[in-house]
Amino acid sequence: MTIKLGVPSKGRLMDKTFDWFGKRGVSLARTGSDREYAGAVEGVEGVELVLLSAGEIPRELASGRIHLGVTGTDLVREKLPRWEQQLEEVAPLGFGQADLILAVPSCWVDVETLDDLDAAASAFRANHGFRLRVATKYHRLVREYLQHNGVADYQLVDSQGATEGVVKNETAEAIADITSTGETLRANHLKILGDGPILKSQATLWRSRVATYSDPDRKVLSALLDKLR
Ligand SMILES: Nc1ncnc2c1ncn2[C@@H]1O[C@H](COP(=O)(O)OP(=O)(O)OP(=O)(O)O)[C@@H](O)[C@H]1O
Ligand SMILES: O=P(O)(O)OC[C@H]1O[C@H](OP(=O)(O)OP(=O)(O)O)[C@H](O)[C@@H]1O
Repeated sequence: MTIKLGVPSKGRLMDKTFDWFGKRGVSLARTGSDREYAGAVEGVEGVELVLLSAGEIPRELASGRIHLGVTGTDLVREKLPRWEQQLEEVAPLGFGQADLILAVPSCWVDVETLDDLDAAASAFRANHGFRLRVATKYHRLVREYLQHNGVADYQLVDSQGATEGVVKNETAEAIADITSTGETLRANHLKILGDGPILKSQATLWRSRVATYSDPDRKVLSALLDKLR
């Protein structure tokens, strides 16, 4: 038996995860060709590297197909409504910091807060005959946040990438997405509503509470976590 460790298969999250483990004496590497999703672990026995999409890691942990996984807090909270029952947070990794925010066109001078958005949404519906559209891939988190803050006159529009572009493309009036430097928002003439972020996220190491652990697995896990902590 082995402990399965799920790590993002590409991009900045993969590179920084490899660095973070490497600094703690556990070397993770992609093997095979550039396009092959195969990996190797050195520095600890009995651990298998599974390369996955960052967005799939929460569900793989929740189903117990992997024992450990690295992904953002945002993706865990979005995909797993009862995440605390299914996952244990082992360690925040200190990278991949980003805020989930709501943004509107910079030219909406009267809209700076959620209250303003609520008023603008009512006016929008009266003027246009349909609800103001908020584009996002974080459906659950945004719906909960807006409900909690009493904003009801809106509709969510799904956007799985390049979300800041939807306002220019006239498929939505507002967006909810992750930002770190704010450059993408500025470049697309959007401004963040001033009530603080919906959620602050960072890359985190998680352990599945529902995966099966044999006695040898428990030994491997404890040796690995000793190195990492
Ligand atoms: N600009 C950013 N700065 C820091 N972290 C970010 C940034 N954009 C996204 N992230 C974080 O990286 C993680 C992965 O993001 P995302 O879901 O966009 O993955 P992806 O690279 O599109 O991968 P995949 O589509 O394979 O799931 C998320 O936890 C997210 O918060
Ligand atoms: O605040 P910034 O530093 O400009 O970063 C924000 C951007 O980073 C992420 O996109 P990513 O590059 O992952 O691409 P995506 O739009 O395809 O998700 C996010 O969705 C924003 O678009």
